[in-house]
Amino acid sequence: MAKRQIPVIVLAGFLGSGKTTLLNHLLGRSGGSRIGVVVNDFGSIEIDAMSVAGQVDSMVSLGNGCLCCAVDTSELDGFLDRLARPAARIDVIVIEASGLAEPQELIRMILASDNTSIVYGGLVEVVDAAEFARTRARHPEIDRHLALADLVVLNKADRVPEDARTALREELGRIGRPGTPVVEASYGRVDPELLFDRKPREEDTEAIRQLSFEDLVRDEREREDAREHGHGDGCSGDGCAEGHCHGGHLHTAYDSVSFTADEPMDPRRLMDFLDNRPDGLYRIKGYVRFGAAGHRRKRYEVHAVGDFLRFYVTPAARGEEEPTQLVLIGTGIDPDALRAGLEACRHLAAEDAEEHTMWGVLRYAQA
Ligand SMILES: Nc1nc2c(ncn2[C@@H]2O[C@H](COP(=O)(O)OP(=O)(O)OP(=O)(O)O)[C@@H](O)[C@H]2O)c(=O)[nH]1
Repeated sequence: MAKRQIPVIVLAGFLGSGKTTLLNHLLGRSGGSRIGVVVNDFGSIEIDAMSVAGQVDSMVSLGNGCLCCAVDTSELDGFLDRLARPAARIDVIVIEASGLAEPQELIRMILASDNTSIVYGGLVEVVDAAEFARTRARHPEIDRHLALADLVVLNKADRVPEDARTALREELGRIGRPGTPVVEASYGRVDPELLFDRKPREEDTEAIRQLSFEDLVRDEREREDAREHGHGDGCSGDGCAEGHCHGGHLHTAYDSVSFTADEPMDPRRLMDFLDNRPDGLYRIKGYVRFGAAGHRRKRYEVHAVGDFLRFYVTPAARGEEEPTQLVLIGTGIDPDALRAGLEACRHLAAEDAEEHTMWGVLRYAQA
């Protein structure tokens, strides 16, 4: 009997379109299928990897940089090899491309792989229904990505009225290859069967779970320890605007700023910073720690996409105070000024740490 190859699906879409949300949905609805995940973050803090990490123990992260810029493919090949090991019993591999990656580069790399256990499984292009017109005006190359897609997910359907969604679906249908399905979704809730054959859930998932993921993770850590941090030939997140990238890539014009702080952030100053963010600052993601009474052990996950701003509030993992980690991505932005703006939000005055200082944040918060 011919060996069954593991499909490798590329999940692409512009910054903030909802790729991580969709991926988490798939992981939660995978039935008995085992999904191996590769996350390709943009920016030196692996926010996407962290947002998926709680859901999956088979994840490997490409870390700091843009996969599409990697000069050789060995890094991706290495990750795919590990996930495709028979002992891992992975049924499908999903690569979440950074929001600025060129899907055709990723597809080319998968097709060029000499690993016979894997097969290219298609491109899923996630589109933000509320931002599509603006994104396309600024990035006409989105058309090229849509033309490569095997499935287009018109995400954030909840943010757009029905007639506008119908018009968008028609437009996407015209841009894509004839016959490419366009499905609407809110919060990435698509039927996983659209992407892969879902196995029924096995009775004893625990036994399977223990089989090899630990090995994979350990394997990964050992390799991490063994090699220098960073990407070598690829570009680093913060460095993408420094000219390492090939011409014509979506992200050549983009800067990213990474910011970390151990002390809590001042909620009012941070809201002031966010309310006055420059136009070109298209995407902010990460986690914020506040020091106000009653909020210290909460995790504020922040997302800004265009004009949209939201904090998702959950108890901090392990109930501990966690550092603030933010990645800001934009075009025509002044990274130094943004960094200075965030630096000024570090909370130094203890008397400010009263509950009411959080009101501005809570206007955008969702539990
Ligand atoms: N209203 C609404 N918000 C959504 C939907 N899907 C995702 N979001 C929100 O949009 C923001 C970005 O979602 P992500 O899943 O992080 O997007 P992404 O494509 O992974 O982002 P990048 O990693 O920056 O490219 C988050 O605040 C999500 O909660 C949706 O269908 N409707």
